[in-house]
Amino acid sequence: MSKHQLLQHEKIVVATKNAGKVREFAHALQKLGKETLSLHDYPQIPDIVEDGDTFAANARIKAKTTGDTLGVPVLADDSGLRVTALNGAPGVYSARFAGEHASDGDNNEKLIRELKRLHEQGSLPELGSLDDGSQLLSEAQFVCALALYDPATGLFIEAEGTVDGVITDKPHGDGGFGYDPLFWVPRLNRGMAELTKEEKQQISHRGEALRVLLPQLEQA
Ligand SMILES: O=c1nc[nH]c2c1ncn2[C@H]1C[C@H](O)[C@@H](COP(=O)(O)OP(=O)(O)OP(=O)(O)O)O1
Ligand SMILES: [Mg+2]
Repeated sequence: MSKHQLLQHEKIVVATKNAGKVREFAHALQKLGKETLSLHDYPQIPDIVEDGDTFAANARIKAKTTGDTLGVPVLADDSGLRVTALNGAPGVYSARFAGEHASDGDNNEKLIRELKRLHEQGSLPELGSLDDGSQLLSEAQFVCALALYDPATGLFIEAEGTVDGVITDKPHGDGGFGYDPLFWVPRLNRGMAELTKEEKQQISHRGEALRVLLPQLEQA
């Protein structure tokens, strides 16, 4: 058995335009001595339509579109938030929750608004509050699907990771990206956006997916 083609490259292409994801991949892959490139380095690649029904399907779409265009192995991440009180929404629509070109701030505002509305209607269980008085609005889970695609063989290697938390009505911390400021991690009694890159990697959905994926490349 030999190593996967990806590991023959000094620079690893991650098919994302999300700067927060790029920082996290760069942090993780640097430990393997690899430099991380992203779609910011390849502006010629057209916008990728993420029309899969699952995180895994979308990760495969991003990896294949980019890998077939560049002719090198490509890693892709599709991820998002499943909120229990919203029956798993926004899920694969997490990036577009507040609209097609929504910012993280827009999405976070909408999430708090929707959950507060359901609480005011009395249709959700009371989950209590934190020491600083902020309310716990709903249990939630981050999910990350990774797909690695090699255009030379047409083969995919895939992995998934999750992390459980609770959505709060006020932000905690200014690290991370996306929904991190609203994602409380009960296990650590801290907010996801209060963690360092290294701490987030140790517990996050993306960190877990990478820990499942990377060993598979040693004997692919
Ligand atoms: O660790 C995370 N911490 C906080 N929020 C997160 C995380 N991971 C995903 N998320 C949120 C951000 C975005 O609202 C959606 C991902 O959407 P997703 O389509 O996979 O990424 P994206 O559109 O930002 O970039 P791209 O598709 O180019 O990779 O879930
Ligand atoms: Mg996207």
